[in-house]
Amino acid sequence: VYRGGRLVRDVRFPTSLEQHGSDAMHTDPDYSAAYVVLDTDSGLKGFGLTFTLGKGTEIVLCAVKALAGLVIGKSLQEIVSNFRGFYRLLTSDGQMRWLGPEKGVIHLATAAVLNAVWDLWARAEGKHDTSCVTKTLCHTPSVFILFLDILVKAQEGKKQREDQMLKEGYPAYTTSCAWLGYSDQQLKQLCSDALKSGWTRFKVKVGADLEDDIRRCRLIRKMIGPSSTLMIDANQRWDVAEAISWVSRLAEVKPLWIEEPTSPDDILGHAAISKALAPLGIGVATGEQCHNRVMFKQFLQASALQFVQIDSCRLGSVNENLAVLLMAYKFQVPVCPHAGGVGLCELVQHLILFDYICVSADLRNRMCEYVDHLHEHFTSPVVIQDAHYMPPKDPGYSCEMLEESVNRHEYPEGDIWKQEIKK
Ligand SMILES: C[C@H](O)[C@@H](O)CC(=O)C(=O)O
Ligand SMILES: [Mg+2]
Repeated sequence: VYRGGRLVRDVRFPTSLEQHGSDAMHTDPDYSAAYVVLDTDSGLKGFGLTFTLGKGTEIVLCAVKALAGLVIGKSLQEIVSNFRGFYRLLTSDGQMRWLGPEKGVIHLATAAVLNAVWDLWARAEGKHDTSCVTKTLCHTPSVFILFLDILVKAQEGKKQREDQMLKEGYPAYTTSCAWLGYSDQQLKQLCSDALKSGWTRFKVKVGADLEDDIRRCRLIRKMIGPSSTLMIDANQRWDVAEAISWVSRLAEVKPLWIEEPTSPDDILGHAAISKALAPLGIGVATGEQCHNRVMFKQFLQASALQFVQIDSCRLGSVNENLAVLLMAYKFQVPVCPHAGGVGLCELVQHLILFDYICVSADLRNRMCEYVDHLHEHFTSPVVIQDAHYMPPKDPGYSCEMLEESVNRHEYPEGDIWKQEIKK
């Protein structure tokens, strides 16, 4: 890896203008990415990103630049032959670990860099019929020597599951119908379009106003009927007691889960909410802002969640997500990844396909989030068929963006932002 073109760019999309992505805590999100390109002297490039919102991207960029010295000058072979050591190098730097360790902005930056390394590795592999990250994971078991027992067990039926995924894809749910800032009219229209396209699982944003939530959830439940699945997401809006009473009022619409009911750091709070809502048949889901594997371990140990929501950029890339997938398997808790944003669907599809094919071998109560925004900016966007993620076919980690999109959306000099700033 060498210092070639621009290592990291601030790419922002003005999604807040139309309230895409809005929730009870993030009322004006501009979906953004710290977009990393690793150049190598073989000519091969690795593309990675981490998802952020608007202004926050500036800080992540600084952190990526600070980490750059740890990757530049290394060969890919040097990195992947001791990937554990390289992960530790990035996360344990004597001066930078004070910012984390393994949490917050420095960890988002670690994810951006490591996502690019995984992309580069998969592209360089090319020894299978395709060389995407899913394939690299499924065909390189020695990477997971510590968990060999789980992976060996899952060898049985692996080929059938791989074929099944190629044919049917991995089940998905949609969040794009019911962002908090959407009008009822929009909600109805999007929901009716989604039903026509085969969607049967829907997530609704809640948490700002109880009467509003009751009205919106009833409306959606009426449209999707009793047999479709409904989830609700409060994005950390409540304290523990409020979460229990608010969600109890929404129990009539039969949500499968309440997502991020309270502070993402409050493990025992989540445990109390889980316990209180269990008799109503409502589980607790969380993870999109869970700092690291240590937090996930405690959530699992404390029975504080019933659905694990890994995030391809919040944790330290594939490396740390694998640890969480394996722990979730040990605890027999289903994984339903967080996706959406910009590029998260593209990235996380690799992880959840690996989970099904090589770890959990189970689809019960499992689905991957899908959000229908910004895929047109990627060279290999996700393919959704009949509400399922179809396995990626192109090399790499699916997060290379179109050069034109990056140029137009780069902040603040891209055309899109020049126009916005003039307004
Ligand atoms: C700010 C983001 O859009 C957030 O609301 C996403 C989220 O919580 C989800 O997709 O789940
Ligand atoms: Mg959420």
